[in-house]
Amino acid sequence: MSDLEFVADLGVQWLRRPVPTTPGLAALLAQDALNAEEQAAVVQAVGASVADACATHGYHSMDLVVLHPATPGLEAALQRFDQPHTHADDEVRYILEGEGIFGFLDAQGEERVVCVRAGDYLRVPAGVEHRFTLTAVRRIKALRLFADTAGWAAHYTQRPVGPLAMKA
Ligand SMILES: CSCCC(=O)/C(O)=C/O
Ligand SMILES: [Fe+2]
Ligand code: NI
Repeated sequence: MSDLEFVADLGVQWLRRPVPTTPGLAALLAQDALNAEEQAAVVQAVGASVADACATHGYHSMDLVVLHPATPGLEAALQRFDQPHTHADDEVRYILEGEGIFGFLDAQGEERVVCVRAGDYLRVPAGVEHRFTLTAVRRIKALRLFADTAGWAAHYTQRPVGPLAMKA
């Protein structure tokens, strides 16, 4: 079974959505850090392009996750992300810049590891076990969509796993 089939069997939706070419957006996405005003401008520029998903799944909150080498607490954040966990709400990530690695695990603990990059849109249904880390590029910007912020807390499965990395 291919990684794509494995991930689809878990119910994970993985679509290609080209990042909008809104004037000024590329320059903002090329920055390492974004202040609150700049993050709001990115959400404003991209939000309309995911209106279909919001309408279908009832997502009515969105924000940006911005990770780069100088992000304060980056290593601590990655240590939280790279442990297998689930959420009570869908985890929806629209990758706008940079890249990352997701590991998706089935009920038997088999894991498939995939790389995501700008233009990838992923919807990880509530309850699907996963983990995340950055590639050697060490940066990602992703739009997060959610129905209910409380549903986004990570529930760790304590499943024993090795380091999360793309297979050589
Ligand atoms: C690609 S966004 C950073 C990772 C994240 O938000 C998460 O929940 C990973 O499981
Ligand atoms: Fe997660
Ligand atoms: Ni609601």
